[in-house]
Amino acid sequence: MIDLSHITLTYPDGGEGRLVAVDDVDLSIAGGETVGISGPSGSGKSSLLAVASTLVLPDRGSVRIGDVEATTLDLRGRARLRRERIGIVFQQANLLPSLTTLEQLLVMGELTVGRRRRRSRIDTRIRAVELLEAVGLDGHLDSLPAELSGGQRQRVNVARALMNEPALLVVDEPTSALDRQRGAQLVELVVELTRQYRTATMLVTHDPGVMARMDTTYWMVDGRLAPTRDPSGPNDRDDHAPIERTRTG
Ligand SMILES: Nc1ncnc2c1ncn2[C@@H]1O[C@H](COP(=O)(O)OP(=O)(O)OP(=O)(O)O)[C@@H](O)[C@H]1O
Repeated sequence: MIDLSHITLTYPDGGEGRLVAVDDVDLSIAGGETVGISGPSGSGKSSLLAVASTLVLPDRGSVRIGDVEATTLDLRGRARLRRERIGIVFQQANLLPSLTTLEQLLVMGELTVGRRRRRSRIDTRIRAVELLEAVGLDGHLDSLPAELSGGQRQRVNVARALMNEPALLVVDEPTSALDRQRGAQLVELVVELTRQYRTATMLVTHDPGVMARMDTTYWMVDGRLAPTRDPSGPNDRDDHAPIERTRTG
């Protein structure tokens, strides 16, 4: 469970003033729920992700991850919270080139002091193998990143993000480097794993097809977040006559 309340984030605007990147945003995500956020470039989506993942402190507002209020923690406390409760998947997999698929996950396990204290090496290994099975990479445990396709690398990325049993999974444009089919497979995987591991999943995308797979969708404009039932845009078309779509060709 994650709860963002009245989040405002500003940056210096290069002059005397401040640019409001996130403007009084409220957002709650339950364990097992996927939330998609879309909107025009520069509307504040990445800034909101940065606040939710505690990489950036908001000017105002509250960020609750599980039962922890992140805005009261110092830099070290937030780093620890991220290690223990937050999984982050960026556009690029950023795997360590000299480590095998299995080792990418074991390293994460080693870093985690964890709510349950440090897991035994055996438990860490079991979880890593289990996750790699879940993402369909159990046949590639000993492969190096260079030996994997882009889609496979992104699946290692997702498995690695889940290594620490995160309460929150933050996913930024996961399909932008993948072709349509691999992108769709990756999103299905994120949806499945969200249910299986009961993470609160927050995903930013420009792709209406990806938005359509999310449980709840929001549209962001000028730092403000509005719920939408139409994954391709801000208009809630339920209030209007259904749009006839004609297929040609
Ligand atoms: N570090 C920063 N310093 C100053 N301004 C910033 C900084 N990061 C972002 N901004 C500005 O804040 C606003 C929101 O940016 P943000 O990157 O959050 O938007 P976005 O919706 O994620 O865009 P995109 O879809 O292109 O990734 C933009 O006007 C951007 O120029």
